[in-house]
Amino acid sequence: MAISATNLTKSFGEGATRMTAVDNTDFVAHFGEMVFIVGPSGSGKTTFLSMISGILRPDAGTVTVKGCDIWALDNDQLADFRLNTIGFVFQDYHLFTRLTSAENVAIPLILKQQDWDTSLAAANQCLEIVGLKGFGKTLPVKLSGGEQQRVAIARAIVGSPEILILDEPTASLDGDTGKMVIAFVKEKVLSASRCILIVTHDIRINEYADRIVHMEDGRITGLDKGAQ
Ligand SMILES: Nc1ncnc2c1ncn2[C@@H]1O[C@H](COP(=O)(O)OP(=O)(O)OP(=O)(O)O)[C@@H](O)[C@H]1O
Repeated sequence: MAISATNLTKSFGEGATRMTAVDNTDFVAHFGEMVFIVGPSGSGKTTFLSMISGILRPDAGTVTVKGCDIWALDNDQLADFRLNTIGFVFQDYHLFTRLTSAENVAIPLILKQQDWDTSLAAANQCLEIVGLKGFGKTLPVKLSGGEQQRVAIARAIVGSPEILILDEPTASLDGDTGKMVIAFVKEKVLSASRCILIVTHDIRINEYADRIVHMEDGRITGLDKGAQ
């Protein structure tokens, strides 16, 4: 099992303004599957993923990733977990405009103290995996939206994370490009040793999900497609 969350709960605010963003929720994901998390704005999806990825400490409940209770780790161990196990792709790519595509992709390896040349070579290999061979020296602004998203995906996978999280990956892309990017992720990035979680409002890409999980008012309310 890749991820198991039990009784996960998180509230924000105090007194009368206190609200529960994630409410006593359980979740399981396996290696080899691509799971979509859908639900209305404010239903708790980002809060939920932040707790699963070791970014936001839950008020209650446990998150186990590859058998490790991540919220029992100390801060250094948790930082290592995030760097080595989780790859994150943001809606707006978050690429550095003054760095080349390969330099953007190399950043996680530089953070892991790998030397510059080795990191750039690995970055160029990842660009090849995402279909951008030869674009290493190109600045992101010279690329289309779909290509920039693929650079962001290359950066997320360069450290070989087993858990890949994409937050609204197609929101800034037109319909066809969005589908192409997700089809590509499913074919080339998903593997038996990797689990991919995608938050999306984009029903045009539903066909690529192995499983769709619905969130509403901080709770997982339903499962579509291959429900456990
Ligand atoms: N740091 C915070 N402080 C206070 N309230 C917060 C904080 N983060 C989230 N919330 C609240 O928790 C609820 C869930 O937010 P969350 O961002 O997890 O929802 P979401 O489903 O990801 O929404 P969206 O689809 O719009 O991104 C919302 O009501 C939000 O206002």
